[in-house]
Amino acid sequence: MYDLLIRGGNVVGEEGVTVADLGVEDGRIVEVAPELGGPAREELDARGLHVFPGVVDVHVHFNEPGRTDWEGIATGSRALVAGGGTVFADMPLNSTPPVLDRETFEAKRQAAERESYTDFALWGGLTPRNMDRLGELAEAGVIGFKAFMSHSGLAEFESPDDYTLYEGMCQARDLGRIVALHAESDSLTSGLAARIRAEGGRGVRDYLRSRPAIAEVEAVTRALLLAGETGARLHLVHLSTGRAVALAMEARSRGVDVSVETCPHYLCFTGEDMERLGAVLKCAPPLRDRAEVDALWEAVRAGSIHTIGSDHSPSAPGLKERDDFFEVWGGIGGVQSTLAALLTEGRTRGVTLPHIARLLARAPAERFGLTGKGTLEPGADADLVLVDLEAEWVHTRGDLHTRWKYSPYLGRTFRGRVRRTLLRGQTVYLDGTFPHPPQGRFLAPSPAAPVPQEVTP
Ligand SMILES: NC(=O)N[C@H]1NC(=O)NC1=O
Ligand SMILES: [Zn+2]
Repeated sequence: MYDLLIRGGNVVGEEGVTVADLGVEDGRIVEVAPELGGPAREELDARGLHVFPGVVDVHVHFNEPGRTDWEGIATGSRALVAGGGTVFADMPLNSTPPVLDRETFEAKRQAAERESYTDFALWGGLTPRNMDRLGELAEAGVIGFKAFMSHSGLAEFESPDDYTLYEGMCQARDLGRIVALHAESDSLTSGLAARIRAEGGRGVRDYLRSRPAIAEVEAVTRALLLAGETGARLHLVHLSTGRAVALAMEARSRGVDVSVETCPHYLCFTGEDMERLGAVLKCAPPLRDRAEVDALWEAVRAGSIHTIGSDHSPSAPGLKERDDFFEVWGGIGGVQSTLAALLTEGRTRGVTLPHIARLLARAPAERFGLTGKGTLEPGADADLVLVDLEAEWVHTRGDLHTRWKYSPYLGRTFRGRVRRTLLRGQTVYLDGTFPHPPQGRFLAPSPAAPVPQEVTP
């Protein structure tokens, strides 16, 4: 007998969308087929709704422990389930202390086991100060190591120089873990910022000029060379330019094990929007122009972008209120809107529903070895989201479940609304409510995480 039967939804599978029932037992999907026979302890009518795999957001900064006045795991993961997410992977920085060794890893893991509404994985840091701790972090179960090639914005999370990054990649390779890089050249961005500031530049345009596309392209080139040389597996986070994506694809064709992430804000906003909306849209790398946004969408359609993560990285509102735009905290509040943004913009840009599910769920789960996540195939955890695809709605402050109620998407009309999110078969979000207390589990990566397959658009 099934514990749960989800009846008649439009199931978004790998190849296409089919009307089917899903049978769930012990928190797992056991069968997907039209008109499954009962009995079931509980039935859910999903007719007219679309069933997606729960969003696997492997790029969030929930900032706990230490900076829960910026976000926190309870609020961040509530916002995630409200947006259709069932798994997050938290970045090692913005929490204090950052995750740089076993002890700091365990502190974050324990906090998340208490408070998370979703299952979760954790990133460790790769910085000059913890090069002798990467082994213990791998043993503890990080999905990979995050490093910055530019200043991270936080003194306690330093960037490695090329030599340190090279050594770190060698270690990560031997430990079987991926290196995730924020790829912007520190030399170019800090040099340009210093000159522009010396000339009195303090505005949004000045900030944009201090982080040009070449800063990303140069760093990506270097990162790909180092990954190729060391044989490390590389994940380029939040790429913002078509040129950088093309370089990654070229390296991939030569056998470099690289995957590419972009974020919804690089697909939905431009530098002009940053000028118009200000601090709420400040991020690094910065937003680009319309042609670059088009190039990123083209890369998405072509399958050159493998995963989409939110890079949710809010701060307390005070840090967003500075006259000098260089001093404003850089980070977008977006953990709740990834699926809605992709369903809205992606569909108008010709991205299919299975492709959206791949970018947001399957590919990140596969790439990071999160077995049983990101798919609706039998055997997988029953992590899924029921979406009313035709519902048009304006995103307002009242929708937000994050610690602070700001997001660059407020006022935007979305098409496609999350009605219900299930984690391991249990409804964790239902039309604005959270029926169960936090029950998130820690996910260790499986050792044999495959390279994501090419996406055929
Ligand atoms: N420290 C931190 O979260 N930085 C993030 N914010 C942002 O805009 N880009 C980042 O890498
Ligand atoms: Zn980030």
